[in-house]
Amino acid sequence: MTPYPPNTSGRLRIVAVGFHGLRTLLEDVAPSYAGAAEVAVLDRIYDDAVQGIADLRQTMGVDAVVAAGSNGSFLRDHLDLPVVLVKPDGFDVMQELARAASRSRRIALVTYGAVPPQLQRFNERFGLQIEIRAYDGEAQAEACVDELAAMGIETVVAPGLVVDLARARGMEGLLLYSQGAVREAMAAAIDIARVARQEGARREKLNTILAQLKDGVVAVDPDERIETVNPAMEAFIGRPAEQLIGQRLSSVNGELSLAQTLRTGVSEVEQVQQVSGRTTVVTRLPIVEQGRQTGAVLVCQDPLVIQRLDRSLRSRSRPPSHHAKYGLANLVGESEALRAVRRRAHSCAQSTATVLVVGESGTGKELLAQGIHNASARHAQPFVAINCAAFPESLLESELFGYVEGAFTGSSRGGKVGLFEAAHTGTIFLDEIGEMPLSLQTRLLRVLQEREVLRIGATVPTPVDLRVIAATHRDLARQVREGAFRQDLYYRLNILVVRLPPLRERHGDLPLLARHLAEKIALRLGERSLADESIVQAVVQAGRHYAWPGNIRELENLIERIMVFREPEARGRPITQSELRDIAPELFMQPSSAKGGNGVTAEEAWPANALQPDEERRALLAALEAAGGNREQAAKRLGISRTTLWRRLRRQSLA
Ligand SMILES: Nc1ncnc2c1ncn2[C@@H]1O[C@H](COP(=O)(O)OP(=O)(O)OP(=O)(O)O)[C@@H](O)[C@H]1O
Repeated sequence: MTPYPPNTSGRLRIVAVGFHGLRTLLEDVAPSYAGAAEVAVLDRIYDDAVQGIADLRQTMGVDAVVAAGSNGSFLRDHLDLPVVLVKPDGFDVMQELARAASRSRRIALVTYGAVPPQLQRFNERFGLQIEIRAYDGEAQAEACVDELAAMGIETVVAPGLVVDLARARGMEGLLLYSQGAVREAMAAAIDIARVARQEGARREKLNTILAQLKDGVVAVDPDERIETVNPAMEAFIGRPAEQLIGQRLSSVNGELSLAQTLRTGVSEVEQVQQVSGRTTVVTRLPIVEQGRQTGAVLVCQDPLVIQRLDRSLRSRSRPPSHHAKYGLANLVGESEALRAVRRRAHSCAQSTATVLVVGESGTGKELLAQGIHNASARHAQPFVAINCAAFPESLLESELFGYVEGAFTGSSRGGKVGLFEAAHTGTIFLDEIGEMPLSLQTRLLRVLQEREVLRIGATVPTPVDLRVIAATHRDLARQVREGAFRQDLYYRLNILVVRLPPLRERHGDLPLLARHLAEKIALRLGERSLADESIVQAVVQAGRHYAWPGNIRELENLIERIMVFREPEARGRPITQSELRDIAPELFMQPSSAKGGNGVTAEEAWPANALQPDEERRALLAALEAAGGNREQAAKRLGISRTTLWRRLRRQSLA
C-alpha cells in the first residue's frame, strides 16, 4: 500500500462514495456538513473508487470515507482509512416498502449481506408478499435481479447497485437508504475523522520529539508489528522507516525482538546487549493503556554516545597507561610452531571469545595477548594486564573488582575502580590465572557469565564489556582434577587455546630472536654499538644445546648481562669463548634435568629447586641486597621472572 502523509492540518475531509441513487442522496446531504468538513462525492465503484480516493489523498488529503453496500465492504478491505458504512435502519426499510406497495403489488427487498432474520419474520408475520433476497457481490446481484425479473417482480427496494440493475431490466428501483441513514453515516465519519486527526497530531508531536532523540526508539503493536520508529533507530537498523513500518520487529532484527515483552508484559531496563555485533544498552517496556497492553517499546541508547560518556567517566580514575605496546608482528620467530601460533592468534583476534594462552614462563604469553588485542576490533580500547600470582588474595580482589567508598577500613574516599572496569570496552589480560585463589575464581566466573562486576561493598553491579585473555604455565586440567581450579571456570576459559612452545622446542628461532633482542636491549641501553653480531653468533652457537628454562626472557636477560658485563676494552672486538663462559657459564653446563613438563615449569625447577630451602632463602636475600631491594633487578640477577621471584619470596615468607 502506498504510504500517504498524515492529514493533520486544515479542515476535515470526507469522501462519500456512491453512484446513481446513493450519489444523489449524498450530494443532497453533503452541503449541510460544510461547516464541519469538506465533503467530496465520488461516483465510482470497487477498484475505480480505491484509485479515486488514492488520487484525492495525494491532492487534498482524506480523513474518512462514507460508502454503502458491497462497494463499502470492498473499500474497507482495500483502504487504510476509516470507512463508515451507510446502514438502512428498520424505519427506512418500512418506509421504502410502503412506498413500493403504493405503486405495485409484486415487490422485492434485496439487502447486501445476510437477510436480517427479523425482516424475514416481519414479512411472514404480517403475510406480506415480499420477496426477500441478499447478495454479496456484483455477480450475485445480477443473478438475483435476473431471477426477480423472471418472477414478474415490478418494484425492487435495494442498495444502489441492485437498483441500477433492476431499472436496467425494466423494473422500478427504490433506494433502500434514506436521508436519515446517510446523515447518520456522515456524522459518524466526521466524528471518527476528528478523533483520527487528534490521534495523528499527537503522533506527529511524538514523532517530532522522537526525531530529536539520540536514542533509537521503536514501538510495536500487540502483533509485534512496527508502528513507530525514529531516525536514530532507522540508522541503527540500517533501513528507512518506510521499509520498517508494518514489519515484525523480530524478523527485522531478532536481537531487538519485543516478543517476550509482549508475552510477559515485564519491563527490562538498561540491559547491556550485543545488537548486530555492537554493545548497546537496551530498555524494553510494555505499553499499557487503561490497564490493557497495547504494544511494546524498545529504546536503544546510542552506543557511541554511551561509550563516549562511559569512557570519559571511567577514565577519570583510570591510569592512562592501559594500552598494549606490541602487535603480533613483534612475536619474532619463523619456526613452523611459531607461525602456527601467529595464525591462531590472528583467528582469535577476529573473535570476541575468551582466549587461554598456555606456555612456560617467559615464552611470550603477554606479548601474544597484546598482539591479539591489537589485531582485534578493540585495539583502540584499553588493554589491562594483571598478574594474578603477584598479589595476595585480598589485594588481588580489590585490584580486580575495585570497591565502593567505606567498603573496608582504609578504603580510599570515592572508592576505587577495579581493573575489570578499567578494561571496559577493551581487553583484560589475566596472567598466571592458575594462581588465582578459589574464592576469586568464583567471582571471576560471575564476571564472565554475567558480564558485570560487583565492586567490594557494592550492591548494584556495573555492566562491563570485556574480552578476557588468560594465561598460565600450569596444566589447568590437572589443577581441576586436584580441586585447585574450578571446573566451570576452566570450561569458560578453555574456549580458544593457544599454546606457546618453549624455546628449546624451536631452537631454529634462536638466531632471529637473539638478533632482535640484542637490538632491542642496545636501544634501551642507549648504545647501538652494543648490538654486536659476534654476541648474537656466540649465544646462538652455545645456546643450541641449552634447555633455556627461562625461555625468551632468559635469553633476553642473558644478552643484556653479556652486553653490560663485557669489559669496556673488549667491546668492539668479537666476543671470545672464554669471555662468554665467564659471563654466561650456564650455557656451558651439562644439559640439566630442566626439561619442563609435569606441570612444573622449567624455570621453577631451575635453579632454585636444586637448592635447599635455606640456600634458596640466602640466595634470594643476597640477590635483593645486591640489587638494593629492587625486585626487578634481583629477579634479573637470579635469571627468573619477577613473578617467580615473588612466588619464592612468599614461599620463604619474605614477602
Ligand atoms: N616471540 C618473541 N619475539 C620477541 N620477543 C619475545 C618473544 N617472546 C617473548 N618475547 C620477549 O620475552 C619477554 C618475556 O615475554 P612475556 O612477558 O610475554 O612472557 P610470559 O610468557 O608472559 O612470561 P610470564 O609467564 O613469566 O609472565 C618479553 O620481553 C617479550 O618481549
